[in-house]
Amino acid sequence: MAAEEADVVVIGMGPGGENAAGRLAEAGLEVVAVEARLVGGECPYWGCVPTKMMIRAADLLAEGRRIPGMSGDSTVTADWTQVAKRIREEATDSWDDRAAAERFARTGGRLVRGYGRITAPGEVTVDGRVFRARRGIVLNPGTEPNVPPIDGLAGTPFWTNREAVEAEAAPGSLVVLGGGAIGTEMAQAFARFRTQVTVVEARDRLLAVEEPEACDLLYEVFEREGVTVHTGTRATAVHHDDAHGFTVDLDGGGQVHGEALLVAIGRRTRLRDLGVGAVGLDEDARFIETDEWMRAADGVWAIGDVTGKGAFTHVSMYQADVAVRDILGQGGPSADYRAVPRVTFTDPEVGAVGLTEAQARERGINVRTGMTRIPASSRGWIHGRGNEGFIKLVQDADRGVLVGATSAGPNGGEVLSALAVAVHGEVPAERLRYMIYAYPTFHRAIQSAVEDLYS
Ligand SMILES: Cc1cc2nc3c(=O)[nH]c(=O)nc-3n(C[C@H](O)[C@H](O)[C@H](O)COP(=O)(O)OP(=O)(O)OC[C@H]3O[C@@H](n4cnc5c(N)ncnc54)[C@H](O)[C@@H]3O)c2cc1C
Ligand SMILES: NC(=O)c1ccc[n+]([C@@H]2O[C@H](COP(=O)([O-])OP(=O)(O)OC[C@H]3O[C@@H](n4cnc5c(N)ncnc54)[C@H](O)[C@@H]3O)[C@@H](O)[C@H]2O)c1
Repeated sequence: MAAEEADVVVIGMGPGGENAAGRLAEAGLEVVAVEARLVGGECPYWGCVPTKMMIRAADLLAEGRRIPGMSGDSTVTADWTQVAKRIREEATDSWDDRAAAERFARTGGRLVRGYGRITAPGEVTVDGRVFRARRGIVLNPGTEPNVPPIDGLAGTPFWTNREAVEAEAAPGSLVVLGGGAIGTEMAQAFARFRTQVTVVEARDRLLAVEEPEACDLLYEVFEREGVTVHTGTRATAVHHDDAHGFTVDLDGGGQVHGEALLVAIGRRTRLRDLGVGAVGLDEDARFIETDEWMRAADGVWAIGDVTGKGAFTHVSMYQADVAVRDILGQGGPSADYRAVPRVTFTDPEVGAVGLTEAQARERGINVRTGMTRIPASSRGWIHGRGNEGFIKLVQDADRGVLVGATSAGPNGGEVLSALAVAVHGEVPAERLRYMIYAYPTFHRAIQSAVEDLYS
């Protein structure tokens, strides 16, 4: 079969790939986009969007339960079927990507369904069809749930994020393996729907990549809400039968039980299947290394989770923009990861940007920290129930600028925006100290944290 020609072949239509493919096509390039599952990737169908619908629903329940002592009485009845319906009908169109595929077709690009593999420099093969890319290949293959080789796990009806998002009912009980972003968000959401949740986390903290204060805060909230947390332990074996559900053996002894089991211990890439060896890249690596223009090899760009720069939709979109500008020769700034924001949408939300205190110290920065508690702020005190949180600043004391910050609390992810600007723009902390913060906002607590830097 003769090879089909295009200017650019995009493999993987996650948020970054979809954005890049559409923009390149709109710029007049001939674009072939290859997608094995759904156009849009993990985020709209099994990631950000449906999980935030779960969290919004769960947070409403929690707010309802906070009414007593604040504004009257409340009886809250949880009903997961409404969450499932909203996810099915509003978020995912029953996991149908027709609207996204049509949106892409309107840009003039050509969608090819199937699994793409690089078979030679500038060549991609999809189910026997060969595509020649005149200008280059953009890789946006994303990641898949990492399922560990735990004794007894394979073949059981365990959940990854995908089955959890597709759940039509909240289980009576749930064991969550992994206390990272997915584990904490889902644990709390299901617990608020009256699921008995047990989290098993291998490291000694929840959300271990973030500030320890955030972990302590979540731990306290989880305990209060009835979520059982086991840290510093792993599953050694899984037993399942239809009558009793899952029993998980933990190393060091002990067992935990759940009607359902969610595996959320991180993600994996499949570089060998993608055939990156054909362009000289390491097929056994975990991520694809790129330069600051997202170039991975001659005529190959890589964007999104596969680059290992933060598995977030906003990073994927940001990198897509850098790659598109490079491919079109438009110039502008190259990729800069000093101020990567991330928000874990637990309640309290944990927002963070740039370096944690520990990361800054590891880099030999002369660190000064500032801290304030949200309940001690005017707005936090007014807010009352559900006001837990803090703002922590990490300053490079020699340069007088923030290199990192954490904002945990009600709307912690929104409060983070000011701190992201400060880190990204290297705003001198002295200027943050003497600016005006609206009263009584949550973000006004930033001023107290800045004051604490100098106390
Ligand atoms: C439960 C969950 C919640 C999340 N919540 C958030 C959040 O709140 N905020 C946030 O910023 N991020 C969140 N994320 C992360 C976010 O979903 C990803 O960072 C985001 O989807 C970007 O990934 P990506 O662009 O690398 O590609 P992906 O979204 O992973 O898409 C890659 C696409 O490529 C396709 N593909 C792979 N290989 C091939 C191939 N060889 N040929 C053809 N097609 C291929 C796949 O089918 C897939 O559709 C969440 C993730 C999960 C799992
Ligand atoms: N709000 C958000 O932006 C959001 C939400 C969900 C997911 N995500 C993205 O998706 C990615 C994947 O999420 P995730 O939660 O799967 O990964 P993660 O890396 O955030 O957390 C995985 C956790 O599992 C633990 N772990 C590893 N092996 C284990 C084992 N055998 N037993 C018990 N615990 C084990 C790790 O120590 C870690 O804390 C995240 O890195 C994040 O970038 C983002």
